Amino acid sequence: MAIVLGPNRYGKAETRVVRVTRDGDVHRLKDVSVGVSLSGAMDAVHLTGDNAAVLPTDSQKNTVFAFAKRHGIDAIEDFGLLLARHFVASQPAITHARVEIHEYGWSRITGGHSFVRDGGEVRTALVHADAGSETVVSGLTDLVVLNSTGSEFHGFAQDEYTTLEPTDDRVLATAVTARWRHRSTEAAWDESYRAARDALLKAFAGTHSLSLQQTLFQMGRRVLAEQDEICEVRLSMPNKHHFLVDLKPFGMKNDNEVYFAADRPYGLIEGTVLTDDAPDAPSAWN
Ligand SMILES: O=c1[nH]c(=O)c2[nH]c(=O)[nH]c2[nH]1
Repeated sequence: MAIVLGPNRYGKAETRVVRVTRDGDVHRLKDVSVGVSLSGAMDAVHLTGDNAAVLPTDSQKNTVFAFAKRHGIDAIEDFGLLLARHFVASQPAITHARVEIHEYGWSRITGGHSFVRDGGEVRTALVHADAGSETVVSGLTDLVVLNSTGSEFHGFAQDEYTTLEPTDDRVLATAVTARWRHRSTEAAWDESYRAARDALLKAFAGTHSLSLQQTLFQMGRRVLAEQDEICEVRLSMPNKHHFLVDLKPFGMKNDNEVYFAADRPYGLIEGTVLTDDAPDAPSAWN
């Protein structure tokens, strides 16, 4: 039996960059966290400690800052592609680059240089690049949504441990993590992002839900129906349970008005929705 080195990658995780663009007195702000992960001919460093092929993760971090200055940061998908292509093109040993970027939104308060951080929602981009192929997956995390009616859950399987009461009117709440794969590496990223986010919200609000699974499918379906250039959507949605509080001990009726918002445990509903012609690209999600 021989012991061998398996798949490996290395890079600098979570480089936080705030790029201010000064247009006279009116500033623009881009706040991102960039993860770079490189792979290629890395046997020597693992097997013998020969670092000749290893571009330090410190240099990778410096590249992120230098590129933020030199090129600015517009759509995070473009910034990801720029970085990924740079590492593959400039380092002989590097055959594959993975760049993951999270963007934290800021809104203008008043005047040109005052901002307030947007809610918990984060925009994401994941880029893979090598000599033969490039993939772009856009997305968001922590899009917190709630329907105060229009949600039912009944007719479910039952066993000896089932105590859940069926309901035809409940609160449905979740924090959406959604990622969507583009067919190409050229798109109007900001416009596409806004449209996908809008489709997710409209489908969540507009679906009379018999289960969160059904809502999940409708959300993915709507993104795909509205944007030809997206071929696959992956969703992860915690069921943020809202339990009716028993007010009978206080002589009161609870007519679906007072809920206990539990934080854990939570149901976790996850699924993929794709077009039947979506080209296979499992590694786009790695
Ligand atoms: O929408 C739901 N899907 C489930 O699978 C589930 N399971 C559960 O206990 N409540 C719910 N709600």
